[in-house]
Amino acid sequence: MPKQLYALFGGTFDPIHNGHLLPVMALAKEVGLTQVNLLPNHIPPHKQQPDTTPIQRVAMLKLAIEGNPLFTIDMRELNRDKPSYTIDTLEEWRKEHGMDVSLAFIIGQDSLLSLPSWQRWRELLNYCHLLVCRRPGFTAQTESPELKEWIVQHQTQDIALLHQKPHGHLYLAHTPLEDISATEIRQQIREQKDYHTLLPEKVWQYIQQNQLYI
Ligand SMILES: Nc1ncnc2c1ncn2[C@@H]1O[C@H](COP(=O)(O)OP(=O)(O)OP(=O)(O)O)[C@@H](O)[C@H]1O
Ligand SMILES: O=C(O)c1ccc[n+]([C@@H]2O[C@H](COP(=O)([O-])O)[C@@H](O)[C@H]2O)c1
Repeated sequence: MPKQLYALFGGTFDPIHNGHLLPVMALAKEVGLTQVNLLPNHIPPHKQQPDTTPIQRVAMLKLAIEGNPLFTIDMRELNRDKPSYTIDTLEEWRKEHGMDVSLAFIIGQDSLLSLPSWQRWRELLNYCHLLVCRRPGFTAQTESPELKEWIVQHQTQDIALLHQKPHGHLYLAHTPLEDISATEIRQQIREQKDYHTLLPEKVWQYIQQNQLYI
């Protein structure tokens, strides 16, 4: 029985969509995750404030994961009134769970490329592994020499290692490509286009009922 690998999946989720859910469900199978904690941020460090309130974003998360035991929600960033730096969250998580259990933080490939602009980014692997989902339009090929070198230093393809070691590795997953973004969904809504295949039906209904993003 491999050691449990805890997983956090951070995002703005404005709104949550199938480009979040389908790759992460595939990742869970690929790597052997039994639970993924969705971590909605409060003040995204690198983007505009969300169009919707935290309450609305969490309501959509709850509807998206209804009946899917893989997912739970971690509210800690919403309870902090400052930019949601991942390093702060990981430090707090480790204070609660200790340094011995294995923890993964899940990101998409676009986030991997932006990593050198994250707060104390080189320290992230002192607290977690990073699991990277594929995303159309992005690869792990980077122009940044420092990121390139860092990827070579930390990358592993050994899934067992992710369970055995508590933190320290980067894993580039083989997850399916889903060409969906929250930006595109918000745009489709403004243009009154049909977007209901891009997210779970119940999230679509919630957006319609509450007239979000118009
Ligand atoms: N289609 C996708 N495929 C793989 N990863 C994704 C996809 N969409 C989002 N992600 C990843 O999910 C995490 C949270 O993303 P976020 O909530 O910002 O969604 P987004 O669609 O990128 O939003 P926006 O379009 O508003 O920038 C990020 O690490 C991002 O890389
Ligand atoms: O810590 C940082 O500096 C940092 C910079 C950009 C993004 N993040 C986190 O990365 C996750 C995905 O971010 P985003 O902007 O794509 O929704 C989310 O949990 C953010 O809080 C974190």
